[in-house]
Amino acid sequence: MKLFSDSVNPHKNLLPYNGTVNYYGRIVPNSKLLFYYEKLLNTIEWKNDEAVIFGKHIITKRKVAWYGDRSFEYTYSNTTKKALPWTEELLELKQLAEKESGETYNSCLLNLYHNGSEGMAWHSDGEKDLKKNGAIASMSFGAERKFAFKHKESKETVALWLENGSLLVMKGVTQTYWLHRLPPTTKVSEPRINLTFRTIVE
Ligand SMILES: O=C(O)CCC(=O)C(=O)O
Ligand SMILES: [Fe+2]
Repeated sequence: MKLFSDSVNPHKNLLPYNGTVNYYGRIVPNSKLLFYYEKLLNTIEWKNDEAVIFGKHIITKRKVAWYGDRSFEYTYSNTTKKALPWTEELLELKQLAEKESGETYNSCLLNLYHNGSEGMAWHSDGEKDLKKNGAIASMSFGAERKFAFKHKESKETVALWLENGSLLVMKGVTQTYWLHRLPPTTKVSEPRINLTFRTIVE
């Protein structure tokens, strides 16, 4: 008897060195996928993301939102955001991510990609407000999209598909040594919602 399929083994580290990434596959029950997708689309306070890059004020097509235990202030891409209080569904999903990953989180950054033309460029999530080497749990709803890692020195890459209702966890020194991105694609026309649960230091 096989306990795990070869493709989805949450105990397997997807990175060859310098960090740990585990893919748990689809952890949200099928019967609840549409419920969460629609609730998140309709109840989250989505806003176009603003950033200051090379002194230029940029507004992205992708929408974002930020929620947390308290009204934390969080700075990234040279802009400061204030966390909103958890919604009922976000709290349920946070608890699910905590149960599966065996870690705890106190905030969540949400991204809404309307279609494949929207993505996220190479970056790492090692901002100073985040707990150093803290786990980041990434949950996805809607369109399946490719996700990739690239080592900052060797340039080695690792890629996988993030399925509807799936969980990916990045931990340890991953953010120090690896970049990640959500590549744009012409093949996807449906929206995708991503939740990254994180720990902000107080
Ligand atoms: O949408 C994703 O899967 C990744 C989002 C991400 O990397 C981030 O919010 O920092
Ligand atoms: Fe990220």
